[in-house]
Amino acid sequence: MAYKSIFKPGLFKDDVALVTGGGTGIGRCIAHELASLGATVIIAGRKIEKLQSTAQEMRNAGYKVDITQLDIRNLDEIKKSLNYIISKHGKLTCLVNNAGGQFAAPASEISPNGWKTVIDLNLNGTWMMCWAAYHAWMGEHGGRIVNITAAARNGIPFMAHTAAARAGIMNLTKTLCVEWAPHGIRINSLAPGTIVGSGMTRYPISVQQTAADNHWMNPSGRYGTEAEVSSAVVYLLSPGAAYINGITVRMDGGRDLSKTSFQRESKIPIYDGGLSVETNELFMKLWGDYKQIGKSKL
Ligand SMILES: CCCCCCCCC/C=C/C(=O)SCCNC(=O)CCNC(=O)[C@H](O)C(C)(C)COP(=O)(O)OP(=O)(O)OC[C@H]1O[C@@H](n2cnc3c(N)ncnc32)[C@H](O)[C@@H]1OP(=O)(O)O
Ligand SMILES: NC(=O)C1=CN([C@@H]2O[C@H](COP(=O)(O)OP(=O)(O)OC[C@H]3O[C@@H](n4cnc5c(N)ncnc54)[C@H](OP(=O)(O)O)[C@@H]3O)[C@@H](O)[C@H]2O)C=CC1
Repeated sequence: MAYKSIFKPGLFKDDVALVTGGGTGIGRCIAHELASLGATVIIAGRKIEKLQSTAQEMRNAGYKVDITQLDIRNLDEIKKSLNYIISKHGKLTCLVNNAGGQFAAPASEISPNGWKTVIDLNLNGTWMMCWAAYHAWMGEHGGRIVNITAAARNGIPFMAHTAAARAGIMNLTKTLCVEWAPHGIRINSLAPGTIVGSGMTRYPISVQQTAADNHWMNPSGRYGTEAEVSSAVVYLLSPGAAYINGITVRMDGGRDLSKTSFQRESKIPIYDGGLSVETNELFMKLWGDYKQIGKSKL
């Protein structure tokens, strides 16, 4: 099934894009959208089965797709993947650093190794991907990078490690913008709030329940969709965003601004790109409610 992008067909026909964590969730959605707009998309992650299944789904839609297995915490694996992409596809014009994650725990209960694990994954992993992409292709030929972080401006209670790591990426984005603009590299970040999709289902049910129960604390009265994240990423990678450099786009429905916690209904229409979402009953209920409230025609 063709992705229902809001962007012009063929917009990325000359691009080769690498999406880390592209086998699932937000990354999968971005991969579908970029490929639907003509890009050759390479999806990367640790688990080959997830990559193969998403790649198959994309091939069925007639898209140009390839896979590469890597752990973004391992520089040798990153270099190997980038060498493969450039030798097979000739270039790397877009990089989406989407792979990441964390566990929920009070700060006092995060062990030193738990802290290091999350910093290694999110901050160091993103840094190594940028660094390696610069050396493999972009330093000489230019390119566009989007880092997916998380809405962490006011910290994230029970996720101190990831909030610190994501804040680090936001700052890194600024430095790399200044240092790498002369090389033709444009780099931005996008900080989602809670998004309904595969990522949320990875948490223990108590965490999911807390998140699901609190959706009304968002001024928009709902959580976001993977497609809503994807369309912003695609815009940032597009030629139309040529003068946007070094920023972090907050995409949380306004949650960051909310000082109140009163119940409200969502009146903001929903956009889902027509792509199925890997989620569970808990969040499907929200998704169903949103569609009804937003009167989505999709
Ligand atoms: C409530 C309000 C929010 C509600 C609000 C919710 C908003 C959420 C918004 C964000 C959503 C997303 O990002 S969704 C997408 C993300 N997907 C994920 O996060 C996937 C799930 N996470 C993971 O796979 C893991 O947590 C992650 C750390 C990233 C990677 O794991 P690894 O296998 O590499 O690491 P492990 O070897 O298992 O563990 C390394 C150390 O971390 C510790 N550790 C691991 N899990 C732990 C846990 N649950 N509690 C304590 N400590 C833990 C271990 O004990 C180890 O330390 P020692 O014992 O000391 O050695
Ligand atoms: N969903 C949400 O509400 C929010 C999500 N985010 C962030 O958005 C990004 C995508 O999350 P989402 O799609 O929701 O969740 P998913 O869990 O579906 O996606 C995470 C992806 O990252 C990959 N990944 C994890 N660790 C590594 C690693 N070490 N090396 C390579 N790939 C890795 C996973 O694949 P594999 O396991 O095969 O390696 C997986 O495909 C993450 O950075 C997440 O933290 C931010 C805010 C909110």
